[in-house]
Amino acid sequence: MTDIADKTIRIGTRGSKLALWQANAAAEKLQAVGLKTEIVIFSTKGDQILDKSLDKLGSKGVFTEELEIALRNGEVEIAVHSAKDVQSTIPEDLELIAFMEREKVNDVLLSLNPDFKLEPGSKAVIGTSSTRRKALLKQYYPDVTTVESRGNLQTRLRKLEEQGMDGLMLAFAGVHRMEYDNLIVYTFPEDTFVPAVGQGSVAIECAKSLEPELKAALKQALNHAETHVCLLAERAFLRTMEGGCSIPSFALARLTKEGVRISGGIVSLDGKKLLQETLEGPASEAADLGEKLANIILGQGGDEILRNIRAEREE
Ligand SMILES: NCc1[nH]cc(CCC(=O)O)c1CC(=O)O
Repeated sequence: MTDIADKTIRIGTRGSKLALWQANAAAEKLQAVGLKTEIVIFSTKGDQILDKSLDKLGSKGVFTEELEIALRNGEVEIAVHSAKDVQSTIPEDLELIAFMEREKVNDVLLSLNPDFKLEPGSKAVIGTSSTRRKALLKQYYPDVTTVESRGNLQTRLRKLEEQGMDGLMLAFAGVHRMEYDNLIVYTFPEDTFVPAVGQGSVAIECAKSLEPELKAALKQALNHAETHVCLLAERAFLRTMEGGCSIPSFALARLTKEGVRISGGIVSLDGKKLLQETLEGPASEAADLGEKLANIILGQGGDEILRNIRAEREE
């Protein structure tokens, strides 16, 4: 390598513990191939406004906008995001160059009571800020009450006791990275509680104008090919559904012997209507498969569920 090795890769990230963990994971991968790194912290709208639920903040890049501005201004070479937090369509002048190897994708239940069990018919009070988790809980555990819970994991855990909740429903990935595995009392199955698009993976974004040799070196060091194929399928699904993080849609792709399989759908906010389908196809057509799945779901009444959600939000 010529001058690339001498360059310091500035990594833009949010300042939360989870974000920093992810930025450090990227930095380590880059250092392993001999690149120098520097972590630069930015605060996003999603970090600053904690008293509103995410669906009221609007779905457009609440966790990414400030980082994207830094990419444009050349303040950082790459931005590191939870793949789940990245809008389905990113601005024209930016691109996602890598998806890092995915962590276990499931949602989990955390409780301060190690013996807590989520039984059928449970009247438990569970904290979550995700419309998907709330709606899926209503579908599979209609007697559970959900309570809004936002902020970083440390804050949420403090509020768990204060607000009389039995548990918190979160992504395993974040819980594991913050080393709270010991509080996990239940792992939700991925075929019923299908995760949000991108859950468990870390996305790397850069300006399209970044030097091609550097871009190639970054991609080589950071991208995980299998995860990338799966995320192409899931993100095409999300784009076609036109759902941001505030819409209770979900999709999970996995590589199979034949190619790629994606399972996904949408659930109404009250949990009563659940649409879910699974498709399989060649890995080279991952994005088409995701799009096809979304169109099937929209055609089965997913479009109506989306319209109802939007109408409810207008009120
Ligand atoms: N929207 C918040 C968010 N973004 C990424 C993660 C965890 C890591 C991941 O899902 O990849 C979380 C917390 C959660 O959903 O529990």
